[in-house]
Amino acid sequence: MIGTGSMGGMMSLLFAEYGIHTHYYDPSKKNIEALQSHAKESKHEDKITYHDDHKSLCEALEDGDKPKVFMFSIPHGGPADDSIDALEPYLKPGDIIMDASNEHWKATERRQARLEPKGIHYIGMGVSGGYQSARHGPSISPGGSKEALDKVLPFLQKIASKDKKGRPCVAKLGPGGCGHYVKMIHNGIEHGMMTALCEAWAIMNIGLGMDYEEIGTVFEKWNGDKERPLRDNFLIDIGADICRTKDEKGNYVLANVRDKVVQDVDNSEGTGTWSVQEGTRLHVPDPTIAVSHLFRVASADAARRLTVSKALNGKGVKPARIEGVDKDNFLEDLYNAVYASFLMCFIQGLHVLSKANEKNDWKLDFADVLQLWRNGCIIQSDGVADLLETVYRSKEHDNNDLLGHQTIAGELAKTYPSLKRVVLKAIEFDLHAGALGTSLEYYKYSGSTELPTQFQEAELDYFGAHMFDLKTAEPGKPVTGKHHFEWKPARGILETND
Ligand SMILES: NC(=O)C1=CN([C@@H]2O[C@H](COP(=O)(O)OP(=O)(O)OC[C@H]3O[C@@H](n4cnc5c(N)ncnc54)[C@H](OP(=O)(O)O)[C@@H]3O)[C@@H](O)[C@H]2O)C=CC1
Ligand SMILES: O=C(CO)[C@H](O)[C@H](O)COP(=O)(O)O
Repeated sequence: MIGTGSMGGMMSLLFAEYGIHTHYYDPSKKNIEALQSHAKESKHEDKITYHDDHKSLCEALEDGDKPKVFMFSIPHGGPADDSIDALEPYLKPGDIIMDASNEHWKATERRQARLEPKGIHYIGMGVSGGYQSARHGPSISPGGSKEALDKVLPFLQKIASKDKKGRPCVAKLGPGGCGHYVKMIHNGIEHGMMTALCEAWAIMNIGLGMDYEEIGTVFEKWNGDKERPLRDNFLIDIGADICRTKDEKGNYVLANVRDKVVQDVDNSEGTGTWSVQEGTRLHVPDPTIAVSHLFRVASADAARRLTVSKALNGKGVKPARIEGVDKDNFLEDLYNAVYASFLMCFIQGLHVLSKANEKNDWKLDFADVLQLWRNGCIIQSDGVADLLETVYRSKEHDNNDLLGHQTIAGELAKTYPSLKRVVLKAIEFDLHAGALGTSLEYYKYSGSTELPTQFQEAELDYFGAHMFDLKTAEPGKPVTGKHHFEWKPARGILETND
């Protein structure tokens, strides 16, 4: 194991529990001590061995013709290149590196191109679920050469989380960087879901005046109701815990948490940023994910927000108590709004993945992708996954247009009135509803046959001769239109003076 922080440390303990001896390297004294102490507590000291350099680590792994197997769990970017540089003198054909960090898929493919000609396998392998799952069994998204994936699959199936039917949350996804791509999409969906959920939390807390305990009870009910679509949802489940947890002085821990999400801005995580970039690069609308990401980015600089607030003499917009609703009915609407928004986060992320899949010819099996997200990961949401699995298994589905599938269209049509009522009230009472509101717009425009972009297209043609299609023709493909209207001929300076 290279890197034994929150994730690598816990996975090393997990491996030890399965009887696998882990040799590790990490530069952090604090993390080395933490792992040794955990190993001692859990009586796995004999299965977890520290090495202070890569040479000693590799020598310990050398066993005749058998391949050496490495796992990285380090920050994205330079550390993996540095680690490969340090390991390379001791690597031989057949050795395997599984990069279990969150990493940009292109960096993974660059490393594969560097190592594979030398016979060294490099698997880009996102793991999810945070350190609790790392200790208990994470969800795993491996991508790389077939030969490499075949070799590691039995090991990964052993250590992965298992779904309710006992099936491992891992699959051989495909070649190249597709494993890290799938994990990146998981995290993009995660951004969207977490923002929609924190909006719902504030709508209950500020908008409905509910205390933390009461909100915890609502989340518990949402997660626990096995007949409804938000059943077995990891973020809602931990949300109930978060609402109720008190510190040693009896104060709610949540009450003291400042409203700053910084890990995108300090670059310790890249997956959210990359998800938004990928949606834009591939021209796939993923607006709930993008807006959620930008909301987090805006939240990070609390000092700047304070400056703006001061400039308004503290009289800026402030979320207020919602009036004129029946609480139980509104909570039912909120349930539906969160469900609709979660479903749209999945759809948006899966659409980006589908486009990347086509462009890179990865031949992903989308039912496999859903299987990885069945347990041990942050976006686990069994009701949503059940619905999407039905869609993917149906003959008539289009991976690029899940919204056009009858089943999904039906679900979103059912929940739209609730989503609209929640967003309307949120706007009326100055509550935050960026993710919920964007999901509403996404639904509205994705199925509309009369968008105001008609006017935009005319303006583009007016000033740029960008051409347009005629309404009388079939909608056609998204390619340059065939018509230009000479709205206003270009004239020279002398002509204009005349
Ligand atoms: N935390 C989470 O919930 C999840 C994290 N991930 C991903 O897993 C990876 C690890 O995350 P996490 O465990 O949280 O991070 P941590 O910061 O807790 O641990 C990373 C460890 O890697 C060490 N490290 C840094 N550079 C090198 C290097 N060149 N060689 C060896 N070790 C190095 C760090 O040392 P030092 O502190 O001295 O820099 C640290 O001990 C990241 O890519 C993260 O995105 C994936 C899923 C969930
Ligand atoms: O990868 C993860 C979970 O799967 C990590 O917990 C990651 O830090 C989550 O971050 P983000 O919300 O920025 O994607």
